[in-house]
Amino acid sequence: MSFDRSVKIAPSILSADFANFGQEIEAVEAQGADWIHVDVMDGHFVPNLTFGPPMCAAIAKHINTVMDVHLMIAPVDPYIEAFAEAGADVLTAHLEAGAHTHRTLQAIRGAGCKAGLALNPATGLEEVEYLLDMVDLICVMTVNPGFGGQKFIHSQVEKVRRLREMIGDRPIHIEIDGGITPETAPLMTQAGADVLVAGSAVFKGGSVSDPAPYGENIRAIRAAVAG
Ligand SMILES: O=C(CO)[C@@H](O)[C@H](O)COP(=O)(O)O
Ligand SMILES: [Fe+2]
Repeated sequence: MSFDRSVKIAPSILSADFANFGQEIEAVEAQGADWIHVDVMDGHFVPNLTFGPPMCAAIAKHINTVMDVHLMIAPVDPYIEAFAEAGADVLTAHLEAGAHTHRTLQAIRGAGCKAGLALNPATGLEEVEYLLDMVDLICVMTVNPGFGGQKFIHSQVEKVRRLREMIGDRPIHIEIDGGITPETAPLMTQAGADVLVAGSAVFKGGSVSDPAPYGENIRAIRAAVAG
């Protein structure tokens, strides 16, 4: 996985048909997705449950782009190896999930994945400063994690702008996650984000038997940020 700062759209399969992940992923990739975003929730760190490493391993067989795994779990460290073996390309842990984030990021890289660090909307950037040499991606949550289809939190635009300044020339992706639509996406790419996670805005109106709306939705986001 080589680094580039062009805008990438990463549909979140949280908004896909859970009984049809394989076909959903193939459909959304055929319709222009750059990465596939996989939300793992434990019912403890966040008030919702999704799935674990076996489901990720099954999903990985259908991903031909980048498997971007967002871990909303605490603790994280005991599961890193299993998610790496399941095929994650990017493995993102939350700063808020434990006291030893530096160790967690080391372990993710040690397992052969790109290391991602996610920040809840209420979390500031101070603690990121000493982790910049340990991360390949920083995910700024633009909703409180746990559910798809929530409203974008505008205060995070300024956070992304400051983060972009802090990162400078380092090869670190800025990902944004939650409430991304053709209206909110340009605010974030202008502030410096390059990976746009979008669940409901990509999957709305389509299905595996009628995937054309996925393409229209992806193109609408791309067109909105192109200017
Ligand atoms: O991590 C999360 C939610 O916790 C996200 O990845 C959501 O799945 C994004 O969904 P939309 O807000 O785009 O519907
Ligand atoms: Fe996510």
